Amino acid sequence: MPDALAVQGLSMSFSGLKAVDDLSFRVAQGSVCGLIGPNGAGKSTILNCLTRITTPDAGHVEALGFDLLAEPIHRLPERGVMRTFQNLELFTDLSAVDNVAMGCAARLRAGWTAELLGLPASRRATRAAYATADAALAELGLSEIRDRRVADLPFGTQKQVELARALVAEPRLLMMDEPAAGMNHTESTELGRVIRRLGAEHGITILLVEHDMGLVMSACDRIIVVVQGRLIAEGTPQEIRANHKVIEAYLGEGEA
Ligand SMILES: Nc1ncnc2c1ncn2[C@@H]1O[C@H](COP(=O)(O)OP(=O)(O)OP(=O)(O)O)[C@@H](O)[C@H]1O
Repeated sequence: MPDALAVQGLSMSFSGLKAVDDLSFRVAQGSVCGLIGPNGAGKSTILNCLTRITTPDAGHVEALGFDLLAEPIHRLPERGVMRTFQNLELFTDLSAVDNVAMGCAARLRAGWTAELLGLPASRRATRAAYATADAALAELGLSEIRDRRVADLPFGTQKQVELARALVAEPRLLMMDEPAAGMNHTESTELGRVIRRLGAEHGITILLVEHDMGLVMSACDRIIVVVQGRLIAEGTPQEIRANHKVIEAYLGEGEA
């Protein structure tokens, strides 16, 4: 499999503190790669660089065959690169299905004149967006909460709605920032199954930042471990579980 993501020499400092320090790694197409490390290791900064929220001090990133760091942030979704957030970015006063349908907006737009005038093309685009949103909600087992206001849903369910919204944009490379935070054990186990399916059945490449080790170990093909912005280990879940450097890094945190 070719690589969907190739990161070379990525570095980012904040007032002299090296949050990401000469980091290089690759993620094979259609695979699920975990990115783990203790608190403050640099995981969110890495995701921010890879989704163009932050511009790194140095490094080269090739994603899906293009130069990611040369691409403006607003073009990433149409290039197939999407992200879900640690703290949600949903419209909480709207229903679940409204939020998910919005994720299709860019893909199904009828053109602004048709939308402004409420022409049939615009109504068709809206219907198609809602049909796609319903299919995504069904895929994630969320049909029952379709019409519920997002603010009234438990946080774990809101995170699933956010995932559904990302999926309708048909990403080819999806970066997920702590998707299981706020989920109970049953929900995170189900999320693990969904993530595996996205890779295996839909061919989506996933970079997963997550503290829930059960989810990481069950969902990932490979895992990379960062400590103080540097890569300290890389391998399969079995290899990572047995890696002494990783055990030491986590024992220091009381997380292992
Ligand atoms: N905007 C910023 N300004 C200054 N320092 C920052 C900024 N963002 C991150 N840092 C620092 O960079 C380092 C890496 O932070 P980052 O949030 O990327 O770690 P993380 O691995 O995502 O942590 P967590 O698991 O707690 O979310 C930390 O020391 C943090 O304090």
